[in-house]
Amino acid sequence: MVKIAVCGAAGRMGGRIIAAIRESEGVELSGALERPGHPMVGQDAGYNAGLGAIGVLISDDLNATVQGCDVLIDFTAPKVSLKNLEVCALYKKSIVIGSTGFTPEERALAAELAREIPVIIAPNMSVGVNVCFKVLADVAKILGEDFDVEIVEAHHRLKKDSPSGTAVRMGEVVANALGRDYNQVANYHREGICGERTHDEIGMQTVRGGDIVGEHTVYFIGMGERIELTHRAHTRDMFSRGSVRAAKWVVTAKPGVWDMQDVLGLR
Ligand SMILES: NC(=O)C1=CN([C@@H]2O[C@H](COP(=O)(O)OP(=O)(O)OC[C@H]3O[C@@H](n4cnc5c(N)ncnc54)[C@H](O)[C@@H]3O)[C@@H](O)[C@H]2O)C=CC1
Ligand SMILES: O=C(O)C1=N[C@H](C(=O)O)C[C@H](O)C1
Repeated sequence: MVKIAVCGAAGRMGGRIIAAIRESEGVELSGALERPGHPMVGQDAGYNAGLGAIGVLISDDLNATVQGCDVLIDFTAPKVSLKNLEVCALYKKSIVIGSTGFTPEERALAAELAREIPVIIAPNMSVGVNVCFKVLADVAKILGEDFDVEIVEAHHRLKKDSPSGTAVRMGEVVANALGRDYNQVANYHREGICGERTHDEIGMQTVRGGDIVGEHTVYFIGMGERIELTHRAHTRDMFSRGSVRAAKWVVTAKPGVWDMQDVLGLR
């Protein structure tokens, strides 16, 4: 039985992950974490999951919660996730990180902290998006230099980071397939007389509003035709099911940073 603790337990994802753990075989919820001072600290973790009382109280004691689990699932924010990773490394526990918005420097620090424990960091835990990552590389390679690439993502009004981690990963996959450096060719901002589009750039556009769960479209735009690859999330439950699948996988993985392509065997 894999003991899973959830960090961000009062959040939109935290509640769904707790529900997914309760529905899954071979795993149990060993703990639930929230930030110190959060009003749900001390409350039963089942309430945010729509389960009623399940006998696991939300705690703000990171060290004790990590020591009591085999793997921590963390859907919070980059700086919080890095602290959680540090504590998991201290106690030799695995961690699954779903948080997005990491800077390149933070991603490098995560890799450093992951030297001695198995870590999964994935901007999107759904099977569908990870299949998109896989096919995007092939589509970009086949279409080559004659198609301009633009990415548009849409999320709910409460999302704090932009563009989404999924959109950034899509841009990285396409840029790599075309032999480009994403950090050099990503164009996040077009305003005023901004000049003609350069050949190599990848436009990154963001829509925020309402309760959109998560939508991503990659446009391959040629002269006379275009291809659009779109993924639409209907609920958060495929993210939460993916995170539990990742937690069961990572506890027997070798140390280092892995992602959902490894969990799903898509490499
Ligand atoms: N990888 C994936 O498949 C997905 C990733 N995400 C990402 O997950 C993150 C969280 O998303 P949501 O759940 O929608 O956000 P949210 O804001 O609803 O939940 C985040 C939770 O973390 C808690 N938190 C903040 N600091 C903390 C600390 N020091 N210790 C413990 N808990 C702390 C907050 O109080 C909040 O309850 C975002 O970065 C989002 O982009 C969201 C959905 C899917
Ligand atoms: O904040 C969200 O909600 C989501 N964030 C992730 C991202 O930034 O890619 C994954 C998903 O799109 C939902």
